[in-house]
Amino acid sequence: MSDDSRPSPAPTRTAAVIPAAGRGVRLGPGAPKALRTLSGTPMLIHAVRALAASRAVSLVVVVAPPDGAAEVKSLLDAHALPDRTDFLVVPGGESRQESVKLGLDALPPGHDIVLVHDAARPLVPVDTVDAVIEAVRDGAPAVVPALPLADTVKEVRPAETAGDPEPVVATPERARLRAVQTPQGFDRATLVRAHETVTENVTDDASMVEQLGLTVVVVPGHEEAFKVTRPLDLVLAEAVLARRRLNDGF
Ligand SMILES: Nc1ccn([C@@H]2O[C@H](COP(=O)(O)OP(=O)(O)OP(=O)(O)O)[C@@H](O)[C@H]2O)c(=O)n1
Ligand SMILES: C[C@](O)(CO)[C@H](O)COP(=O)(O)O
Repeated sequence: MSDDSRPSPAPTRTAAVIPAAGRGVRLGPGAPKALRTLSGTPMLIHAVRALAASRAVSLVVVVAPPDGAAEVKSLLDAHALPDRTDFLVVPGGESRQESVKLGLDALPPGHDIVLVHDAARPLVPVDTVDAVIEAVRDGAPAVVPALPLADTVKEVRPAETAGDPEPVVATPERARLRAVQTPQGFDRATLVRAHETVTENVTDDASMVEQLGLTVVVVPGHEEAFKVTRPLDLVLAEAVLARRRLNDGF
């Protein structure tokens, strides 16, 4: 068979899993965090729009609070979202890790790249999403967007009695540390294997791939991809949205 007659490879399709099943305990009392509003729109809808803004993303799987799947479906129906993107909603689990696994299990065949993106990072710019996808397309099994740290970080020995001072045991070299964001991007088979293999609780998906012995690569993150975790983060998110409205001229 000559080179010209070889069938061209199937285009790589990208799906995004958005874990949105957390309570948001650190944000304080109220509705589940992903359903709280920023400038009148639920945080989850901002996050879904941010991922669907990438033309590469053809499917978004939202992992809803366990008893909130119907509410999330109604929210997706009620808000304008790109026609080119399909949406699925599945109920989540007890931990972020379990919720991501439930989202992965719901992915239909045909998507070779999977992004995992916190609903709690509603303002990630599309350029960051695209940079992650591009690095996976270029062959990395796992990609994380990350930023250098502004603070010096200390490793401590946790106090034996709550309230006691914690002794510092080390000061890691800051220049080698990065604060990791989402979306994290994966070759799908790698992410599935990581979730099947790693059983202890971890705080991000890329660390599961590290445990498989594979290399995770970093692309530049973005300040606006910060995670809404504590009440002050809501103030920052509103300020970012206000600045965007000003820049867009309305
Ligand atoms: N059982 C869980 C816990 C968390 N998440 C999601 O994982 C993301 C990152 O988690 P985090 O910011 O820690 O959210 P919460 O767990 O809601 O926050 P907290 O720890 O303050 O309760 C969020 O989009 C959250 O909805 C999830 O899908 N399922
Ligand atoms: C995945 C993550 O957003 C990367 O920074 C983070 O680890 C989530 O941690 P959380 O404890 O669930 O907020």
